[in-house]
Amino acid sequence: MDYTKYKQYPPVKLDNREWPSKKLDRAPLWCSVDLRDGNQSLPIPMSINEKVEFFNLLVEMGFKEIEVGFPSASETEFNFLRKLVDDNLIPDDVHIQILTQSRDHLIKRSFEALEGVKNAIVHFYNSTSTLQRKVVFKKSKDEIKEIAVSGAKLIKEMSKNFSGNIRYEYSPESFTGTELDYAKDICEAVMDVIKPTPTNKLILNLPGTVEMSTANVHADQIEWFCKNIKDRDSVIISLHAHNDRGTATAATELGLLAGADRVEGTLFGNGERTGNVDIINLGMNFYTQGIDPKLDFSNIDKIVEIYSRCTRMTVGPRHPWAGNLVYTAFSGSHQDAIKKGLEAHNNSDSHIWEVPYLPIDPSDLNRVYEEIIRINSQSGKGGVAFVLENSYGYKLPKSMHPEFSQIIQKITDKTGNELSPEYIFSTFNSEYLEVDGPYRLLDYTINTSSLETKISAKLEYKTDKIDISSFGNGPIDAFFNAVKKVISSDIKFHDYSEHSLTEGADSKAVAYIGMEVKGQIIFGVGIDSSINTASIKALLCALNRVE
Ligand SMILES: CC(=O)SCCNC(=O)CCNC(=O)[C@H](O)C(C)(C)COP(=O)(O)OP(=O)(O)OC[C@H]1O[C@@H](n2cnc3c(N)ncnc32)[C@H](O)[C@@H]1OP(=O)(O)O
Ligand SMILES: CC(C)C(=O)C(=O)O
Repeated sequence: MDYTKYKQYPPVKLDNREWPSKKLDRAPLWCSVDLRDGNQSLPIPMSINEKVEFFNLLVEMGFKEIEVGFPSASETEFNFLRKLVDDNLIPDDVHIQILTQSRDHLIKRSFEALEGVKNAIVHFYNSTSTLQRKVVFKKSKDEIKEIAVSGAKLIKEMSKNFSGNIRYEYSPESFTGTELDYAKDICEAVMDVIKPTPTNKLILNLPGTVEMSTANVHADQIEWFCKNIKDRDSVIISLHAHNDRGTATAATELGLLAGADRVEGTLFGNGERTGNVDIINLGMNFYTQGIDPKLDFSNIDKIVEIYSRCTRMTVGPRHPWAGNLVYTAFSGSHQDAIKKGLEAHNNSDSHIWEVPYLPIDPSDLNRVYEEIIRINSQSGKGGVAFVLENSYGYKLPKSMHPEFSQIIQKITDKTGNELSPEYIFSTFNSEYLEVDGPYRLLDYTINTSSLETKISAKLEYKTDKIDISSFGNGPIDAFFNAVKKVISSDIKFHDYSEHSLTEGADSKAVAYIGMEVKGQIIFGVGIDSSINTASIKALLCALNRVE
């Protein structure tokens, strides 16, 4: 790999840069470019119906500025905008943005497409980078500036006959490959034509058409531009990052710290090559800092579904905030910490979300808790217990966690597979609840006095019938003593817990009993509508498991 053929991106000379000590305190103005930059990069561009469905999704999510296409590029693009207008699909508070090159015939066609739009943003661009000036246009700086200026003049002229409200956006395309002072010069030349004011601002979009530097250099460029452009209060500085280096999110966040006001991007970062900046990623980053993102991501699975179907792209399972594995823990120590964190959160009065390994509450995105902990050979006892409790309501005592998780781990080690909650529960059932013999309870009676409890029970052992009885300080203690006396003197009582499994008149109790046999702890579980019977069944279950 010959790295010597690449040159390093130069730093920006910026004295007293301020962005490193700023903090983000509000969401930027958002503009979705899914239907244009996202669409133009798809192997199979969206059909008109798919674009309509996507447009409706963007509106539902709260976008107020939507770049709907490049209507002068093709009939499909043109007709899509016409459909939005003719079918009255554009809410009054949504601005429809279109893109055009700064070329006369394309500008004219764009205005035809915009006929009837109430609130329009006409976005025009030409490439200004040193490289494109040299190899694509073969024009001088002044000639390239003239492309922008003449486009601006035509747009200004044409808007005189436009019936709706109109705003303008200019992009010195390939800004990241353009000298800063030249980008400022060309933008100011456009401003001289458009004549923006603080109440009628021009959007100056500074695209990272190709991401070429580290995010801090990008931030320096934006801060320099914001500080040096004339009439700063008459322009909106917009960012449009691509993700060539995989740092579009960082570049945009630092660009906002550096003074930008607006962000163009796409859902899940669809777009040319490695994509545009991902607005879901950015918006959720705001949300998780306690800042209103001004976009609604709450139905994330629906957003993923519509996006994937319309674009034929996929959302990776590790995709920030949205992937289907991003709120899931397989590994034991993570599961243990999440389980404890959720318990602490549920028992706390604080509104603040603080759970280890879960930077947000997945239910905010309508993700269900059952998905958080999944079981494979990397999982630990806390995770297995979490699944049983969350999916089936069984609160295994902590002392029982190692026993059952070892049973599960043997299976995961052997199969190498993930185990579903259903499989874990059926293993729990067969290991404890369906244990039937060799000891079986046939009948029992309890007599309680103020001093002690007497229990008499009839058991079946294989084909034999056994009568046992004894005293204790309660029914469980009495039954245990009876078992010890008649069946096995080797056992010691270790652990007991119970809880109700269901609520209401037909509620059931579940009891867990651990007993020590020759230094080993063995658990049994019993269920019954009577807590005494559930406990006796649990003890017999443990005894049967010893056998
Ligand atoms: C970074 C971005 O994402 S920018 C958006 C890019 N999106 C798209 O291009 C999608 C839609 N584009 C298209 O359908 C077509 O490219 C069109 C309709 C815009 C133009 O079509 P055509 O003119 O037939 O083809 P093409 O794009 O190859 O034109 C290139 C010519 O336009 C010139 N050109 C390119 N951009 C501009 C501009 N902003 N202003 C003036 N001239 C330009 C080129 O120098 C070249 O000139 P040449 O023919 O003298 O060599
Ligand atoms: C037209 C511009 C904004 C663009 O898409 C880019 O530079 O990436």
